[in-house]
Amino acid sequence: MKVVKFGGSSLADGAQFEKVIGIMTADPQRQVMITSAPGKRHDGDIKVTDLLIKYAELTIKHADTGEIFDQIFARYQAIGDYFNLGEDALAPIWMALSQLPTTTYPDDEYLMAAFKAHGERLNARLMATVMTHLGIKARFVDPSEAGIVVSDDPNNATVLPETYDRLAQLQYTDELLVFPGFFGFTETGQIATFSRGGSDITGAIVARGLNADLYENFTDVDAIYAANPKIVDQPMAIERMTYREMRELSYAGFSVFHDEAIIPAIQGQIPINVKNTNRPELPGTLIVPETNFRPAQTITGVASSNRFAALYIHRYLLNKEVGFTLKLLQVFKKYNVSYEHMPSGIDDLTVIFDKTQFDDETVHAMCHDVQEALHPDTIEWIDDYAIIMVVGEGMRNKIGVIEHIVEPLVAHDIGVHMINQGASRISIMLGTRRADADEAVKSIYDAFFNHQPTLQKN
Ligand SMILES: Nc1ncnc2c1ncn2[C@@H]1O[C@H](COP(=O)(O)OP(=O)(O)O)[C@@H](O)[C@H]1O
Ligand SMILES: N[C@@H](CC(=O)OP(=O)(O)O)C(=O)O
Repeated sequence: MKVVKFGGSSLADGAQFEKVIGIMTADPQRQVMITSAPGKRHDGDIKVTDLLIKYAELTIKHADTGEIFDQIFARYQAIGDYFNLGEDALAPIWMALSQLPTTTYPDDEYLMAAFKAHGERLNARLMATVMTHLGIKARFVDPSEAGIVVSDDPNNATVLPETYDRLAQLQYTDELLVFPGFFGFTETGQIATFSRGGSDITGAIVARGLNADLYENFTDVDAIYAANPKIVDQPMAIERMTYREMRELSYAGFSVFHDEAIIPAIQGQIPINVKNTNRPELPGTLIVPETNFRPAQTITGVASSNRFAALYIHRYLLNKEVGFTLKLLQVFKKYNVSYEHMPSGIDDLTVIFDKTQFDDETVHAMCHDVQEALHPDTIEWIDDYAIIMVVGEGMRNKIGVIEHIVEPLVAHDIGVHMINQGASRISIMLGTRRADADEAVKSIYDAFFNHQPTLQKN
């Protein structure tokens, strides 16, 4: 049995719905489907999730929501019209959207989560309705029925383990099951969403819970490429890669697959196949366990992400001081922030954060507290920070990889603030200025894929 997730671009309009239905019905093993909300139909278009966020914000401000409501409903109506669904079929969608502002929520964060989740919830309902209308046996499954239980973080939830026992009890026969992606219910029955792009996570959870043979993830590119195709022109497609390669690359910028979605797949040892809805005949990229994996080249991919900021701290004899890092961590705890990495030298350390968790005020107050607690000689907040991640199972035990990564950066005058080799030895992380990130990716890609280096084993 295969669990199949379709991204927002694959469900953006009626014509895309038709392709998706064709894909689902072409293979009897494709029994379970996960939908995203309708995504962008063309460059410059707005995803339904973003329209719903606007709808929620206007509701919170008690501002007029008429226009945004019409814009959202029109997206579903256009899909309904494509399949000649009558008004009655669209009425539940209209009703659900209009009831969102009058429902009671514990707070505005939960209000936001519930609004956002309806992008996928209503799209899954619509997909089941369209399929039934076309004579295909299909059923909408709400996460409340399936038992997808998540943590109490309304807009950044994580799945709770009991979900898997509940999913295992789900009854299904010859009908196609249509699940909405992106959200679950907390133990107290509130809707909470995963982080953005989180329908991939639902797909992986359902694939693990139902013990699928394969998790197919359909998107708008032929494969996962060795570099973001928006940065490198026609990069090489990756045929096979390991779970941990994918986790590192998606964490560091390969937005094609959510980094947290790898975890349930690893736990269930379910292979993932990323494929193109517009060219389903192509093999796409297969993501598999590490066992018996033979890397095709030294590096598998190079990613970059701008979502980081760094705190640089310098103080002589920092290495001799007991409790220095503990005091630092206490400050982070006070502000409820997590850090991503903490590379250190003899007298200095850099703490790298996901900057999406900060506003300017928090940064200011937190730096002030660090100053008070640690009296560093130098403290600097680097907002202009990017991380480049070079990843490959083939890098293990090879001599000269770091030199080969750094050489093209030097040649392009790109400064490297930090280098960190992961303990797994399949990744090297570099910190650069944000303005240099794309050039860094291009030059590293070029060095490894256009001028294949000969590296020795150590
Ligand atoms: N290394 C990569 N390989 C393929 N696509 C990538 C890569 N890095 C970033 N992307 C981007 O990811 C996009 C697909 O992800 P996303 O927009 O989330 O799709 P979906 O709507 O199907 O969920 C591609 O259109 C591409 O621009
Ligand atoms: N619709 C949600 C969740 C999601 O996964 O979407 P997509 O499959 O279009 O990346 C978002 O935009 O974040």
